[in-house]
Amino acid sequence: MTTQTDPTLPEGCAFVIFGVTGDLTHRLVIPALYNLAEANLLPEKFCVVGITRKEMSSDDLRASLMKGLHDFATRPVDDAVAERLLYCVTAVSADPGNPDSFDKLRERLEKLEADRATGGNRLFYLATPPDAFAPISRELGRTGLLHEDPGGAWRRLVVEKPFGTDLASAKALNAELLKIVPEHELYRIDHYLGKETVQNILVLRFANGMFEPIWNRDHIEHVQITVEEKLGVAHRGSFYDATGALRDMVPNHLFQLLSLVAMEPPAHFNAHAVRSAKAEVLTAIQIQSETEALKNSVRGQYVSGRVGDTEVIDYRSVKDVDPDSTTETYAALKLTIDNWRWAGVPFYLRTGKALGAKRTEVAIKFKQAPFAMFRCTPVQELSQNYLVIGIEPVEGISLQFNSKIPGPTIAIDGVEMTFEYKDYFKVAPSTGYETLIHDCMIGDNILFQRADAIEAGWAVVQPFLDAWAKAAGKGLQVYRAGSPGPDSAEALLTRDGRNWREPG
Ligand SMILES: NC(=O)C1=CN([C@@H]2O[C@H](COP(=O)(O)OP(=O)(O)OC[C@H]3O[C@@H](n4cnc5c(N)ncnc54)[C@H](OP(=O)(O)O)[C@@H]3O)[C@@H](O)[C@H]2O)C=CC1
Ligand SMILES: O=C1O[C@H](COP(=O)(O)O)[C@@H](O)[C@H](O)[C@H]1O
Repeated sequence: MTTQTDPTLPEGCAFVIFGVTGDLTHRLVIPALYNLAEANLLPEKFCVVGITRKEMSSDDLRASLMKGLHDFATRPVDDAVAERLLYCVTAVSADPGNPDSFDKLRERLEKLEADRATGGNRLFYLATPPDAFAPISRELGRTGLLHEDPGGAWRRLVVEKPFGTDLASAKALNAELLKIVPEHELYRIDHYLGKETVQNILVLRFANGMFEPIWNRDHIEHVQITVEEKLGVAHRGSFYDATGALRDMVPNHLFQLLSLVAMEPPAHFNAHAVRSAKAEVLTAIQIQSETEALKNSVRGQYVSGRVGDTEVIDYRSVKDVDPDSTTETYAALKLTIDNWRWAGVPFYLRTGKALGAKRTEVAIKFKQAPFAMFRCTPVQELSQNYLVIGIEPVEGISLQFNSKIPGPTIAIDGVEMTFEYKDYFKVAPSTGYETLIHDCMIGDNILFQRADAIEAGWAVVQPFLDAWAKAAGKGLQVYRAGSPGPDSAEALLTRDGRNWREPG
């Protein structure tokens, strides 16, 4: 999200992709670069260096990326733009297990940089499985490829998710990477921050005067963060079974939403101020004991069912999933934030796979009117006041309040006022990676995660991971694919006299 008024054209650079033959590169990175090229937001002096451990010609790589672009582009592909982009691509073989190959990579890169006059600016994008992040970075450090340039060219490292699998591994990865590259040149991606609707939370809260006075414990009763998916685990059995819903979604995506909703207003719209405010609120989340974590959480695993028209098999029958797996495909948590703004306001989070609907939203529930003089409806029966920030599939904001039903007598009903992006803004569909990649190239890390925020997030999640690991299968609920999730997720709120918000 560029902090300037006009989009900034990045300086010339080499865009080096590790994992260029993989799914992410084909599905998201190249289509995003294409959309940037089409919008004239790529530098003129530019090259893409695609790293693979295989032997591959540049022509074969370009053909594969062109096919990926046609398969995954978000807009009709203009072949002239695509060819211009792919003309910049060179395949280079390098394997972190083979140091010689990185020495050769250095030579190849320096030659390409000279040919394309990129000025020595380098962006290394780690689009590989996470266990390769540290080995590749070490080689980049050893060969000096990532070193600060005495001539002033920049060197940046972009790291995909997941960033660690628990608090200890996230700390270890941070420590390892920060030996090689300074924090301000390290871009830890969370694709939720690429979503317009997520970026808009900052604008909603801080570009409007009317929300801040009521954005606190005096007026907000509780907050719900929901990320429901219809998709099951499909072909990702091996990754998912070792990961689970909590690790996969909560310390990253759901905590991005939570921190944007709950942070204090930063004094400046820059990376330092915004990321400090986000980290601060994450460190204010109460760290629960394992006993509290068990009491304040629900986990579930789906069994076969029907999601829309699709038959979904048992999670335990998915390829590469342990047939006795106790990995959760659904997680719900109750968290509290120990600061003056949020004391006593619970934050309920839920996320799951193979559910009946795709829905990502933040619902802010305001306190009831203290007294309603209307005899027709007791105050507890008035419709609840929610401000709902819709991330997907509804992209917009809605406000639910009570209104008089037209007629000679007083009768009240809940109504909804909705803003949807599609009604106001005509924008070409994007992958969600364009802003993130553009920001890496212009050196703006406002939309990237900082080490302290990542570690604060894992610290909150750790007692849940530990308690669930010790409980093994005990307490794991079963839910049918296509259902709203395990029944006990409802109980997490009803025991507090609350309910999950359901649309409509
Ligand atoms: N796919 C997606 O939609 C998304 C993926 N991500 C993240 O992006 C990253 C890449 O995901 P994805 O593309 O799906 O993964 P893939 O399994 O498709 O792997 C990407 C590529 O990485 C290379 N690779 C694999 N292991 C190593 C290794 N040990 N050292 C160096 N290179 C290696 C392989 O290329 P080769 O054999 O040619 O060297 C492979 O094609 C992951 O961290 C993932 O979590 C994030 C969001 C979405
Ligand atoms: O990172 C991930 O996110 C997706 C959900 O992303 P969304 O943008 O569709 O909400 C999830 O399916 C996947 O398991 C996870 O790794």
